[in-house]
Amino acid sequence: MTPPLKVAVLGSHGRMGAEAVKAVTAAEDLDLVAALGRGDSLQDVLDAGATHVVDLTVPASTEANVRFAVEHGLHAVVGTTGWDEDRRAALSGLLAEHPGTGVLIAPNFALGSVLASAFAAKAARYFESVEIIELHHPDKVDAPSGTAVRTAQLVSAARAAAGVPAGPDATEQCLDGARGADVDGVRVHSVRLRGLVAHQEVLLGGPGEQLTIRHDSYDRASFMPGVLLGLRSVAAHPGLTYGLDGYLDLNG
Ligand SMILES: NC(=O)C1=CN([C@@H]2O[C@H](COP(=O)(O)OP(=O)(O)OC[C@H]3O[C@@H](n4cnc5c(N)ncnc54)[C@H](OP(=O)(O)O)[C@@H]3O)[C@@H](O)[C@H]2O)C=CC1
Ligand SMILES: O=C(O)C1=N[C@H](C(=O)O)C[C@H](O)C1
Repeated sequence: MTPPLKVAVLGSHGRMGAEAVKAVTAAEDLDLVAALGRGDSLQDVLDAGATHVVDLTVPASTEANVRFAVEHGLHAVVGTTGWDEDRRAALSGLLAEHPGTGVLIAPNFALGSVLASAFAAKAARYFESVEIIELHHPDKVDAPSGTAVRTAQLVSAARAAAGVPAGPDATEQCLDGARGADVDGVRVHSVRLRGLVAHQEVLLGGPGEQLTIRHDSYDRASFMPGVLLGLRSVAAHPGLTYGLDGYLDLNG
């Protein structure tokens, strides 16, 4: 029998980290060897003999955590937001120096969310207008969500590849923020509301019709199958994978 993967969870006292600790502990093929919160030393990860790290911390600390993992040859599964293009490029450079090491940065681990973003990208070329509304709990520190940014990037790339022009918008004057954030030419609107967990709607409009692609995470348990899939797959995918769709066959 293959020995269990030795997993360290970073951010283990947080909303996602605590759920990941439960999921890793319950998985027979995974062994939770370390669970770190803010202030704990990353050396604990090495001392515990971890081979895999899950980062569910905050945008300010995730880059240093992942760089530490890669520099020590540990595979990393990252759910934390804040991985813009510059950070991803720098990480790819570091990974080139550690060719056997894999990192997955997953803006969203929920399989339904990954599918919803892929469906939106597929539909985007057929509609004049596309806008995104993401809705989250009010304790979230970043906006727009990483998922919305990723979805906008996929939608924008699909429209550009099909030669679809920017959606019509006659707005000449508005209050700051009224039209949301512009992410690669796609408008993204962020709602923060007590009672919500993580939700997103992609609105696609054409003459006389609208298609809405909506995904809801009602519970953080929704993210755990993706975290476990990431842990089980990351070593077989050296280098940087951006998006859990990199490990799925969405064309099948
Ligand atoms: N990819 C996905 O599917 C999902 C991604 N996320 C993302 O995951 C991240 C975490 O979300 P969430 O759990 O809700 O946030 P929380 O604020 O609940 O958890 C973050 C935790 O990380 C801790 N922390 C901060 N710095 C460090 C550090 N250097 N080392 C170890 N722990 C640290 C914090 O401690 P302290 O409280 O003391 O600051 C806190 O306990 C966010 O970026 C969020 O957007 C969330 C859900 C799903
Ligand atoms: O902070 C959250 O809660 C979430 N963060 C991720 C994001 O920013 O997209 C994933 C999910 O939306 C929940």
